[in-house]
Amino acid sequence: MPAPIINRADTLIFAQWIIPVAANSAPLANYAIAINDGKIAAILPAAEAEAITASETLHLKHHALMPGLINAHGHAAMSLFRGMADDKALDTWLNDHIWPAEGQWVNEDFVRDGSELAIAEMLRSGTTTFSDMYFFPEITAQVARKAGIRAQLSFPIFDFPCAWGSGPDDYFRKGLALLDDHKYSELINIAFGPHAPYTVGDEAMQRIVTFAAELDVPIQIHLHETQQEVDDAVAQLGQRPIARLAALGLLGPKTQCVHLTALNDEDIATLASHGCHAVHCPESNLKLASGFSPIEKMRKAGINVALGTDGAASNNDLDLFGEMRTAAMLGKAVANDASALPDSYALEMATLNGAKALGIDHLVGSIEVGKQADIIAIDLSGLEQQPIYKPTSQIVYTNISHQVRYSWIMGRKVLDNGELTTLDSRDIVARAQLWRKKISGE
Ligand SMILES: CSC[C@H]1O[C@@H](n2cnc3c(O)ncnc32)[C@H](O)[C@@H]1O
Ligand SMILES: [Zn+2]
Repeated sequence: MPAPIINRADTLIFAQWIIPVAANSAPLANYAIAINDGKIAAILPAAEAEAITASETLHLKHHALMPGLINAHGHAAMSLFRGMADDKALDTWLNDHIWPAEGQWVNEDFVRDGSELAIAEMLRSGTTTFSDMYFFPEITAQVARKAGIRAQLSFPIFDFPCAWGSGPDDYFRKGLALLDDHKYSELINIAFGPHAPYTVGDEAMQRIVTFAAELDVPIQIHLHETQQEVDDAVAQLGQRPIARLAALGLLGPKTQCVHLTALNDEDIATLASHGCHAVHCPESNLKLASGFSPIEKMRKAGINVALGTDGAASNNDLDLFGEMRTAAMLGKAVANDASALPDSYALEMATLNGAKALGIDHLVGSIEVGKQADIIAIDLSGLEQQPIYKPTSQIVYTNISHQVRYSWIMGRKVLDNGELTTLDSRDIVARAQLWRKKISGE
């Protein structure tokens, strides 16, 4: 169906390129996007767009417009632990450093300040939706609302007490209240966040399956993060974690499986047949030496693969452009095939596939008429991007996140010529420095 002809817009953006990332769409040169009521109202050649009257018009002569990035897995508030425990394997990192530090420092103020630091970093580097799994998700929700960013917040579930509560009963009670609080929210979705197969037993998993089906809510879980996790499960329970979750009924088209290294062909077939989504976190997997995820094999099996940074304590940045580049490089090496994970697929992983994983692809993830206006503008005039044969190659393979200049979420401008419009960077930095002093005992 042809797009309706419009003659006025809230925002009209002319750009050198538009990268729609929609199915069967190629980059468009010298086009414009019109935004009305937070939605994409028209995508049309620049010459035709001249006829539109708009409240605000931008002429971005050297820029590419593309869908805002979707960071499909992270722990925002952990930004306050950035660089606190480097160069450790997952097991030592979690058990000897991160969990003791979380036990000592994590409270509402920590989550407020850490989430704000992370959201500021994500907005500045082109992320318009993030998926989070952390303690005090109600506080992260407040900060996300203040920032104007889109979010999925997975409330934590462990078999044991944590900073947020006393055990599964408490987590379900608080999480279900959070779901109720956000049932009419346009930007915030709530999900179940069982931490991992090794921290959540069958009883709590079964309760999640029942609630998630009844309420039609997604589940996000760390899964097959290391070979050790799989070996320990086989030794203790006689089953690989993916097989156990399948038998419990936890795997389905609303299940987002994070990490997925140490996969055999049967694991991949199980994930594919249940319609699960994979969330690849290549930099965290590399830094913690967790293992290698067979992205090309999963893609060929028909599994939707999204991209995440994980927390800043294991990455150590929240730059999804850098993550795309790492994913592309690593994907080729793991597949032993330089044609694996091309720029077009890396872009999909960070946009449309992220939207599919979070169940919001009817709203965002691509630039299409009728979708919400979650759009970023990247300045491609830097010398590091010259010369430009193909803008998508420059976007994925060059160092580009500092070139993000504008960002709109539901049509609201949250980054204006590189400046955050909803958050105060200086105040955020000052609070992060205070936390560093406190945590270091100074
Ligand atoms: C359920 S709240 C989040 C919980 O997960 C911890 N965490 C952060 N990164 C990882 C990872 O890569 N694997 C497993 N657990 C991780 C975080 O510190 C919180 O305790
Ligand atoms: Zn994680």
